[in-house]
Amino acid sequence: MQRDEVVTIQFPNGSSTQINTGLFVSNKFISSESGKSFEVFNPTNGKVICRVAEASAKDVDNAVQAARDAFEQSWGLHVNGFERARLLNKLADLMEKEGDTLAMLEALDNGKTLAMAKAADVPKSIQCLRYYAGWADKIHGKTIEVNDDTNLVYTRHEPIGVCAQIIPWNFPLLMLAWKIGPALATGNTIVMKTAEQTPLSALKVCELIVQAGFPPGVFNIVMGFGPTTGAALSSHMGVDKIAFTGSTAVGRHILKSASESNLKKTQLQQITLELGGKSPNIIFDDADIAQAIKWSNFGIYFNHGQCCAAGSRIFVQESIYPKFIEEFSKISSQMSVGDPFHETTFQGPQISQLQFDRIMNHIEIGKKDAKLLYGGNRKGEEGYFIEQTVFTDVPEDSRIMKEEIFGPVVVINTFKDEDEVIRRANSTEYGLAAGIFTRDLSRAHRVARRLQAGTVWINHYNDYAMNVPFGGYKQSGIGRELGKYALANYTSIKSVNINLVLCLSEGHKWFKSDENECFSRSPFDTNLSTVILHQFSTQVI
Ligand SMILES: NC(=O)C1=CN([C@@H]2O[C@H](COP(=O)(O)OP(=O)(O)OC[C@H]3O[C@@H](n4cnc5c(N)ncnc54)[C@H](O)[C@@H]3O)[C@@H](O)[C@H]2O)C=CC1
Ligand code: BAL
Repeated sequence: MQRDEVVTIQFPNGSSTQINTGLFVSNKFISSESGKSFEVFNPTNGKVICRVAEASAKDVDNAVQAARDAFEQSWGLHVNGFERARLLNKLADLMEKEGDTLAMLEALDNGKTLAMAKAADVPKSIQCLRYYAGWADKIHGKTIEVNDDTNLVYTRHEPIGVCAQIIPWNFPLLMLAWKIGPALATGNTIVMKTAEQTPLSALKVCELIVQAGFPPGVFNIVMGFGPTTGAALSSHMGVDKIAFTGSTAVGRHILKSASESNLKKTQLQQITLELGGKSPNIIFDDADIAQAIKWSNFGIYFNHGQCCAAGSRIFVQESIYPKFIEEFSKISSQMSVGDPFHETTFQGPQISQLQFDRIMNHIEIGKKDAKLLYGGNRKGEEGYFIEQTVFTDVPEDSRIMKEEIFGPVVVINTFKDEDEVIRRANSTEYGLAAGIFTRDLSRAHRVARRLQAGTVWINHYNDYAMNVPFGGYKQSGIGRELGKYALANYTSIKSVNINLVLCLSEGHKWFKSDENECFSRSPFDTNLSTVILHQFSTQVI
């Protein structure tokens, strides 16, 4: 049933926009089969923004079928790379046109600052789509030399099929772009589940998908909660590939249910997971301290600490420690926490009451285990605001040292030498990212090589580029997103092996050689190989 439940979203700055709140299947907004919907909250004040349709397992079936039909009939092997590139570029252009609205939806729904959404989330999302549009007409295989006289072998990089993409709430638009860019460029179709906290910007993108001219069913969205909608999608027999970003606990669950459903295989890139982190950030005593403090602040507090790669464990070499923590706290106190629509705000609210409670619980643990240097409190009376919080003298076995907090909470400890800090930095179940601050380039490379992390930033932090792969070692994930590497996650390799042993009959008629000749391969005239190849596509041999 078509759902024309269009709501007007009013922004605090006086602007407004309309969005359709239905599930998005086959280029149409529809109601859920049960008619159920759920509330979406504004984290700045905890009030309801609107309701959106909630997908049941049956709705997920419907969306997967739409994606399957599109894959087999109008996308997949039916649309060439030039056309896929054109459509992705068109979508990027439309997102640029709607950039201000998308940024306001992110700020309202997620609580990130409007300034940051405009400066990072929206332009990086657009850049990501353009980057993958550039790849769409360059997806091709190789020829492999086996025996030029008798065999021609080539590979094809084919789309995998229907991809389930489950995204989190910390970068709603950007995670959508990271996922759909490589999937669509390589010819896959998508059923995406947005995070229950932040569905709004994706709904706006659905409108643009239609305007861009993507065939129905290529991109579909089901909204809902993890244990119901998410579980139905990740265990669906009609899904060929899963890409997930979120917690390590849910990632582990998805890995299990995906392999138990239709044997999706990690080695064939059919499951990619981008999970949690507890990333070390190491400041050596020869670093440019002012720069190290600036970037380390951004390393932990960017996006209110709600970054999987957040530099949440800072290690500072002993001789510069007093100066570092003094300056670090001073800067923390100057970064304003408040209304995300206010232009000077650096940090808005945390995403939800649940996340707020989880973070405050960690802060209480920290107050018992370590020394609270700065912050540690709720900010304001309403919404989910938390002060930037710094702990020092933190025992290695404290929960705030080991667990991902996903909030504006950092631990800062000292270290003596390189070997010691590398050992402590690697002493975690995670391996997503790491930072190194030093002026000694030899040391920078040496330490980068020994750190167990998928990304190492040297003399900066949280600096992303769409052509640079991102993903985790250890329990931080499987596979890589972004860059050329992500294309491999969305393609299956097919080897096409042609027996060129053919014989020329009198009158230039082609026929299959008899078995003996085939095996002996003696009658083959090598000069004819290109002619044979040319004819191969139209001859039955
Ligand atoms: N790697 C990252 O970027 C992120 C990491 N996290 C981590 O996860 C913690 C908890 O945040 P949550 O929002 O509760 O994360 P989560 O892992 O529960 O949610 C992420 C996505 O997975 C879906 N999901 C949840 N359970 C599912 C299931 N059984 N099957 C399929 N999909 C499911 C959710 O609906 C959402 O779309 C955070 O404190 C943080 O440590 C959260 C968000 C993003
Ligand atoms: N999950 C993508 C980037 C980040 O959270 O740091």
